[in-house]
Amino acid sequence: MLAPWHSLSSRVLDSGTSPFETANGKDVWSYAEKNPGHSKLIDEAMACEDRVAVFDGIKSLVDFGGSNGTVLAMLVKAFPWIHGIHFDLPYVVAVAAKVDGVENIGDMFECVPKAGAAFLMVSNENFGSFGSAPQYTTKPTILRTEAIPEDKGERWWKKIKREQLDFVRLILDMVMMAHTNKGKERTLKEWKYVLGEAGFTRFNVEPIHQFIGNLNLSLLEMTYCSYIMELQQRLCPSRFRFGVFQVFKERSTEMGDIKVRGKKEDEDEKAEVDIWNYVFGYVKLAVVKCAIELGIADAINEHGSPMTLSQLTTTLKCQPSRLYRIMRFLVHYQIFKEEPITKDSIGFALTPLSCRLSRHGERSMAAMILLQSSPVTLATWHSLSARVLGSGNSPFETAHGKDVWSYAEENPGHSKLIDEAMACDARVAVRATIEGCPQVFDGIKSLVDVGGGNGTALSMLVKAFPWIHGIDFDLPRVVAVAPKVDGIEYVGGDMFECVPKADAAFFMWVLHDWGNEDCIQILKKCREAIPQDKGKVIIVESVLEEDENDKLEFVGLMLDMVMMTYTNKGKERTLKEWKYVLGEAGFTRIDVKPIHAVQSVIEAYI
Ligand SMILES: C[S@@+](CC[C@H](N)C(=O)[O-])C[C@H]1O[C@@H](n2cnc3c(N)ncnc32)[C@H](O)[C@@H]1O
Repeated sequence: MLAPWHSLSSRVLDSGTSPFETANGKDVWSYAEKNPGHSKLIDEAMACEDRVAVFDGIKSLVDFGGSNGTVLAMLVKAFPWIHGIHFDLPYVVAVAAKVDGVENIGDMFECVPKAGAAFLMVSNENFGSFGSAPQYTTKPTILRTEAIPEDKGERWWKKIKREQLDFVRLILDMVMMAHTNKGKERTLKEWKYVLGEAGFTRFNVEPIHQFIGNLNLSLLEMTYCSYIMELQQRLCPSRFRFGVFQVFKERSTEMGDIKVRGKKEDEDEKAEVDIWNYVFGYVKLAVVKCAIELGIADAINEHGSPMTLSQLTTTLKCQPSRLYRIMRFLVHYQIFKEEPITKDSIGFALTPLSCRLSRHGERSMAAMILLQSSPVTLATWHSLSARVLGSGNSPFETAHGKDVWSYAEENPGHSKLIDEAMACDARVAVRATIEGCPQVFDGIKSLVDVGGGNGTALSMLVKAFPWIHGIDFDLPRVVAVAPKVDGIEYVGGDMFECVPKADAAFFMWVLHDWGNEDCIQILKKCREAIPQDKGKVIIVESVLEEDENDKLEFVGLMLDMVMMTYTNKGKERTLKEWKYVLGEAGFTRIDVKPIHAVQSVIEAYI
């Protein structure tokens, strides 16, 4: 499911097939047909979703795209007078659990079984507009998550931002763009269009305003028809009636059973919302990567003022409706903002966050995002649990057959991506170091940056402290391509064997790549390289568990997971762990200074 996201920007540029097809050679349903394991995963995932919604009040019910039949099984159990017809593609229906009271048949593009009502949940968004397709002209449709109040024109999302689950709808829209050919989440205007084209001229939508919100959960459990689309008059002689109501956990049918809200309910309610952040955790990363690849922030920056959708579409040569959906998503997350351009037009403007998506500039984090979202990096995460079980190599080696540095040596493109990503962080962390504790560099005439990458950190340091002679020390292939800067000497070598001599050794985001024994060996080489009386090492790395109020503490914890996945024995360290490795390497005195960055500055003296 991650592979399609790499071609989201191509999709917005309208070059090629859907991202899912680009990644997997066929559309999602054909792929599922040929891959029963994936088909089962889809069915089970849909079943999780199914458990929170139930349909009631009808004698016979056809469930369109009913997946593995979880909904119908729940319905016929809860309402035994319902005769259920489970309707899906033949290969899905073939492996669906057989349930008393449910008939299994399928392919909604061919024919639709007759029933007293039709139920369609999380299914229509998979397909494009019905258009004039004759097979849809008499089909009833019920939709659960998609209704959006209309009054509101194109920027409806602003009006409903308060609803806690709005973000899920917007995320699902991105999932539809990546995983289906023409699927999308729809505004009411768009629903009116497809329903109208299919022959439904009158309908009413009642959104679930308190899908999760402030209502008591039990009350929600009992609320009938919190969301209704009435299409019945127009649908067919048997007068379809549609209702969907939400059921959370234990269902209750007695009106008197309204519980007093407690901590557990609050936590449960929060969990109902929060879980979606994990279900679709990768979507934000994928959309932001898409925005970088398209150069949205760069285009607005070059334009010098907010740009309308049509200006952006022309400049970036994108498919307009897809770019619109991407921008809708990014505005929702306040990555871009809307600003009036004239009395009648609105444009997209930069925010501090989108400035960081620009490929240029002091604050750019674009390369870091491109590294973390690259196929090479993402592939490593699939074996994290195996790593925790202690079975096998590091996830990076499992995915790519060699450790990260050997892989980078053979893949200059990935090596460049690592160097550029590190430079993003260096610009932030070194600025924070220079501003937060300049005294650390007092009296230092020469400084060796061990594992200095492309020299970004060192070039900032020698600029801020021009009396320092800098030595950028890294693997030979890395220093060979580093841009050369006055005042810096470039030395290729292996820090496990020898470190160039200097008054002080500087490390930034190097020691966390290595296990304790390796760190001790590297630090011993540094001890040999610096003056024994007043020499020191300066380490710019995370110190975990020092300040629970630190807003960036979570980054340290995430980096620790990155280290577990990306390296053999690397880890982020607590102060106790830093004291241990430094002590074992012969450094007896250490001083830690927090800075405005993920890292702290650790000074260690012999
Ligand atoms: C995570 S990067 C940090 C780069 C830089 N310090 C920064 O923060 O921008 C780790 C660096 O260690 C370098 N490195 C890995 N093994 C090395 C070795 N044996 N000797 C010297 N440098 C090494 C890598 O090439 C890479 O540039």
